[in-house]
Amino acid sequence: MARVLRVARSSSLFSFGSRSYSAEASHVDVTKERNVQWVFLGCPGVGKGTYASRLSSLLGVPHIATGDLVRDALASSGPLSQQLSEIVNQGKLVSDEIIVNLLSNRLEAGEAKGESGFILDGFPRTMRQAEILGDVTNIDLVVNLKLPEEVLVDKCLGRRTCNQCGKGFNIAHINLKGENGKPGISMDPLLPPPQCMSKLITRADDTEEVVKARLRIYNETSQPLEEYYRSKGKLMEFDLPGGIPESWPRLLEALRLDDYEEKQSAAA
Ligand SMILES: Nc1ncnc2c1ncn2[C@@H]1O[C@H](COP(=O)(O)OP(=O)(O)O)[C@@H](O)[C@H]1O
Repeated sequence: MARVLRVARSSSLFSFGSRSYSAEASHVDVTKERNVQWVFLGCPGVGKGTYASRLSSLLGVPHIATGDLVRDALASSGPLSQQLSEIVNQGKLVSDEIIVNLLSNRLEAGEAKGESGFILDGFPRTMRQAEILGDVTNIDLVVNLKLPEEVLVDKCLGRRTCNQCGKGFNIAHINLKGENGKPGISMDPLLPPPQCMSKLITRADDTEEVVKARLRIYNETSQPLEEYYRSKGKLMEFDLPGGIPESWPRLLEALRLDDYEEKQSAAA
């Protein structure tokens, strides 16, 4: 990207430097100039980060999770952290201007390292953010991951992170019975190795009350994005059939990447 997303505070104009390219919206048909520019949508706890990071490794494209950018800002105990902490711990959304600035700084750092393309996880979350992004660059594909809401709460409550290596795990054992013709969903826990066991932490916003607030806010503010991208022919809905072992191969198939992964692993 030639330049980066930059918030001009006074007029809230955004200039996003990128030579925009046309690229197939439905699969990885990357033009020679850049890698894919994808967005992952989905409720809190659905697994955006899990699958976005796997695709990031497979495609050699940076996985940019705005939730992580927010947590980094929180941890830096800079001027923003107090303000952010109150917002995040109530499950509310950070302001568009703050999140756009955090994203802009991340893109600038990536550009300096020669990064090309991105998989955005957690951005956009509002129509304003989607309009900003759409005004300045091409989004090739929007993957909308879906799970039944009752599974999401249990997944968020079971989410753990190793305080030392930063890896994510989940101690919940999900077993949702099928009903009304809908298949059941079962997910085994994603347990940590022994060396992480004693270092597991839970996110402050992964309490039942805050998770429900985040889900409500997602449905109110982020769900309209599904229609916004559907109307542009960019949306790919994906109902997760279960945990990673069942879902990952099916997601690759839906993205027409199943043979790509075979070729990559054969070449490795
Ligand atoms: N694009 C965004 N716009 C506004 N706030 C955001 C955005 N992305 C992340 N946040 C803030 O960071 C918090 C954590 O985000 P994330 O890790 O993506 O959580 P979730 O599991 O809810 O998707 C959100 O609850 C919100 O407060």
